[in-house]
Amino acid sequence: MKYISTRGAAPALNFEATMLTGLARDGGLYLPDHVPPMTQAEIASLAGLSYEEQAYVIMRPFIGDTFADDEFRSLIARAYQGFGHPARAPLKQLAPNHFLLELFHGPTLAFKDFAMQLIGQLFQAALARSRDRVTIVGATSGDTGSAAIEAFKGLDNVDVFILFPHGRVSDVQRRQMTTPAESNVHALAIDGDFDTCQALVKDMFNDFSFRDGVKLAGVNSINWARVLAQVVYYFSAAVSLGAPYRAVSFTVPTGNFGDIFAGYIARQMGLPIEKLIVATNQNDILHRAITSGGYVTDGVKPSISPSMDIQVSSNFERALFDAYGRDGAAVAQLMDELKSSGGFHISQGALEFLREIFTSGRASEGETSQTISRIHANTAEILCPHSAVGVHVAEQNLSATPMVTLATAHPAKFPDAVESAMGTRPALPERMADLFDRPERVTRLSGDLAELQAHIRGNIRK
Ligand SMILES: Cc1ncc(COP(=O)(O)O)c(C=O)c1O
Ligand SMILES: N[C@@H](CCOP(=O)(O)O)C(=O)O
Repeated sequence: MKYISTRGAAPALNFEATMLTGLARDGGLYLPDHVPPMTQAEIASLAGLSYEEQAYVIMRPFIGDTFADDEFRSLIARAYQGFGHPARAPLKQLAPNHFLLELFHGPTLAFKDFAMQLIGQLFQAALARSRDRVTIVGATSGDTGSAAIEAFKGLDNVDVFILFPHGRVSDVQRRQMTTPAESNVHALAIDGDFDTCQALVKDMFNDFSFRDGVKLAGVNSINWARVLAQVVYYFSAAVSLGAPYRAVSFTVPTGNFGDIFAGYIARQMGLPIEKLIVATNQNDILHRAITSGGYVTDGVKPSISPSMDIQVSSNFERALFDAYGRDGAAVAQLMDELKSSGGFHISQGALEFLREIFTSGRASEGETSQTISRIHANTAEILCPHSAVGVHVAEQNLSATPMVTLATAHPAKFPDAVESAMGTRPALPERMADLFDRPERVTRLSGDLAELQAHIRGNIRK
């Protein structure tokens, strides 16, 4: 299996190099050169397997010879052993044909743990073999950062720098990033929004002397391995609802388009997914793009679902690559337009391709709060604001096909929003009960690239 860049001008790589590289050297994102299909019988045989066994079967064809079979099985087992639910990703029923896929039982209480815990294991195994070291940089609107710090803290051959928008993540998210004491992890509060942080990360990758000098690696969903790990729970949910013999739709609270893109890959592998529904908050660039064809940024607006406060949605580039017939030059041109003029128009053919698979919807701040309170009153389930955006949009799209909404974070990560919606403050799990007593360690930076690079150079362990 080879991986190719969405901009068509970077060398094709194997799985290991793709994982350790992050962003392609032409600025694009890596994708497999073909998606290995699963037959109906293979999908049916997933029923009854543990989450870890399903993960092995689904991901194995993508990793080539990077890991031996037994090693890969044991890395998967280690990745998920710290999850607080035996099913890892349990399904709850909200209404007769509407299900909630709870993805927040990992160590940092968000869906990011599914991929980050696994790539933490995969990085360690690959680096132990090569005796190499890397500097991980990541941008976060709150959840990726805490998951990355949790997965990589304390490792000898990895330094981690996480950029988050100062004042725009919840207190729990910030403290998850700023309280770990391990000296290889660094939380950096940047003056700006998430898009500023993500642009800085991409600028560091595109500065080859810096990139090669510090051995940069990325763990945002620009990293293909992140997307791959997230494919698994689409299968686990669909199979438990009757796939491959019954189709399922998914509604996905969306920001950077990584999670829903994993659903797209599952569909390409043969999982019968009828529709993938993009649910956005008031930062609705993807909803506008899918409904009008215009992908136009208009500034990040802070919301009660802050992890989705994103306008430049990284992984949309991967969907565009397929929508434009895998024409890397066409994608590169769109991305240049985005950079120079803040937007682009999707061609009619590409839009039709996308609309075949994706529909979209948006939840206002009021609709998000009302959904938290109504779902709690009707079902006792407490939704985080991101999951509530998903449930609101899913409810506009219910049909005879079972609908699964992804619950992407635990409500206790966003206690203020949840309390103001339903009057009760959700409690953190016992193991995090002292989060607000732990000392914080954070560096505030202006968002200047040179200052940031100097800070990273000065803090990596030699
Ligand atoms: C809780 C939560 N929900 C939804 C999302 C959106 O996911 P994606 O960026 O993969 O679209 C994020 C951030 O990525 C998140 O942290
Ligand atoms: N919502 C994310 C934003 C970064 O997304 P990623 O999936 O590309 O890492 C976050 O919580 O940080």
